[in-house]
Amino acid sequence: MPAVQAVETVDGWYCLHDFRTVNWSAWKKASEDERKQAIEELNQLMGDWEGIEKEKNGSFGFYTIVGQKADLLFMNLRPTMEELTELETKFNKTKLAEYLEPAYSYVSVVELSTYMSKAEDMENNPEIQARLHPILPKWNHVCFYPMDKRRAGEDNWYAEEFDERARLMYDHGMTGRKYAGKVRQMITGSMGFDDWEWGVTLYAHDVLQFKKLIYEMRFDEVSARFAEFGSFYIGHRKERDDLESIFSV
Ligand code: VOV
Repeated sequence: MPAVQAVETVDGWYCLHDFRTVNWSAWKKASEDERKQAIEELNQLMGDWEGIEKEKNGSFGFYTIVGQKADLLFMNLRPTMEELTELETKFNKTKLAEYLEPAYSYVSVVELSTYMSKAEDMENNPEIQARLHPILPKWNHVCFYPMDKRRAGEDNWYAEEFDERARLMYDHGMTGRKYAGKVRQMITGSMGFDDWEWGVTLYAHDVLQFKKLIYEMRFDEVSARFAEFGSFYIGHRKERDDLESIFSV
């Protein structure tokens, strides 16, 4: 079988999704002073991350997660992967991290494909540059899941011709566009970085719109034939001001 043409990607900020579970029984055993100190320290660290976002050197989102897979999601974007490693280590050294257990993490980089436009035309396009270096939407709800494109028998994405893949991605984009103003998406590529090929992070004002969009997309040819999904995580955006109520026991 002759090789098909790969698609070039244009890549932006690196992204760490860091999911944690709170060890409530240990947290409840901590003294009130210890708890106060731990929350204050996290508050400061989150303040630093927000400062970096203000300077447009990265972005930060904090969410509570519903269901047993995790309790919290700390999401950071940075120009380099090393910065993510550093901030993760710093976070792990905080007092509060002693009461958090790792639930899941995902390492990826903001990615745009070049099925619709040439990479060189994307370089000087401010709209594209903003999408590659996104300030995470301050929308109420977040949905994250990793995914692959299938490579089995007749349904092998990596054996499809470029034009055919471009056609399928165009149709995919058209379905997505129906949700303008309702769902925002950030696609991060993770080949070589993590266990799946892409991370899908969605934002919505109304949580039900995630289900509507994902359901509708299941019928798009590209999802119906080629998509394989990992675990879904769903949650709600929180601010530093919410820390006290989240951790009050
Ligand atoms: C708001 C919804 C929305 C919109 C508008 C949208 C549009 C677009 C466009 C225009 C493009 C192509 C250019 C690019 O940006 O790369 C993509 C690309 C991609 N998408 Fe998408 N997508 C959405 C939403 C959306 C969802 C919900 C999913 C998950 C699939 C599902 O079935 O659960 C998804 C997946 C992807 C992936 C994995 C890629 C990269 C595939 C590759 O092979 O490179 N995506 N997507």
